Amino acid sequence: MRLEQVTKIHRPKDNRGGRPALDDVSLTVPRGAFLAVMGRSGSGKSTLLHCAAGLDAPTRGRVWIGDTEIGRLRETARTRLRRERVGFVFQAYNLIPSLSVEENITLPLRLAGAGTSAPSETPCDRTWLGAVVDRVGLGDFLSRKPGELSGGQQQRVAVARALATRPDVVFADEPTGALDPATGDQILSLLDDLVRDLGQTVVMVTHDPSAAARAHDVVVMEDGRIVQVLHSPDAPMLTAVLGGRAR
Ligand SMILES: Nc1ncnc2c1ncn2[C@@H]1O[C@H](COP(=O)(O)OP(=O)(O)OP(=O)(O)O)[C@@H](O)[C@H]1O
Repeated sequence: MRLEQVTKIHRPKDNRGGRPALDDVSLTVPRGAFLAVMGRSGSGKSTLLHCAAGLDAPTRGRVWIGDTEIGRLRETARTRLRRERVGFVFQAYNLIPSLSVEENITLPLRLAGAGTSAPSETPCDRTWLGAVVDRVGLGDFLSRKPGELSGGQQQRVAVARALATRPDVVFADEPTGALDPATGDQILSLLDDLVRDLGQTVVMVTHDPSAAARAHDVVVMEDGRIVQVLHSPDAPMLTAVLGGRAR
């Protein structure tokens, strides 16, 4: 995943102060990387994630998922790219309560096939899906409904759903924000396993230094810019960096 000189101005007419939400940001996230994005509220983390995932169009600059430049795609192709090559995990799980765990996990595969003549579920998808379900430890829960699961289990379902299409990159927006520290830690270990064992690429927005410390690299944002990149930082180092920048 790559951003090249990306600027995002949400409301140009309101923006007389000339303060874009993203200001000329360039970032390359190699395949198999686990990157955390930190920064104060309003620093541009969500805007970066939305532009990188093709949910929002940059005002200027270019974005690639794998070898595909998102800005060159028409809307239908962009929607398809989002469904098939990008996975999302949100703080609030966003599962569909009336569907079983298995149906929630496989929903992206059914959506990916929707509107096309070629059925998208292949034997390979099934093998991958089996590996994902094993990895997230949901084998015994497949027929349950999300409301019958704990928060941590629901977030595991969300992680499995994000991986269903074997996406190029998984974007996680505060994935541990609604969980107690121990359960959050299990989700972070799961993300770490997926990166290490399955070669997934994960980009995670978080406010929590101990969550960010589980990533391999951390970018720190301020006023729409990346102001620092840290390699394998620990939580105290991140707390000190963010505390220093807040002063
Ligand atoms: N849809 C929008 N319309 C107008 N302004 C927006 C929109 N989304 C974000 N902004 C503005 O862009 C700036 C960056 O916001 P963004 O949500 O990316 O920050 P953030 O770092 O993710 O914040 P938080 O940690 O609070 O979620 C802020 O000044 C915000 O008010």
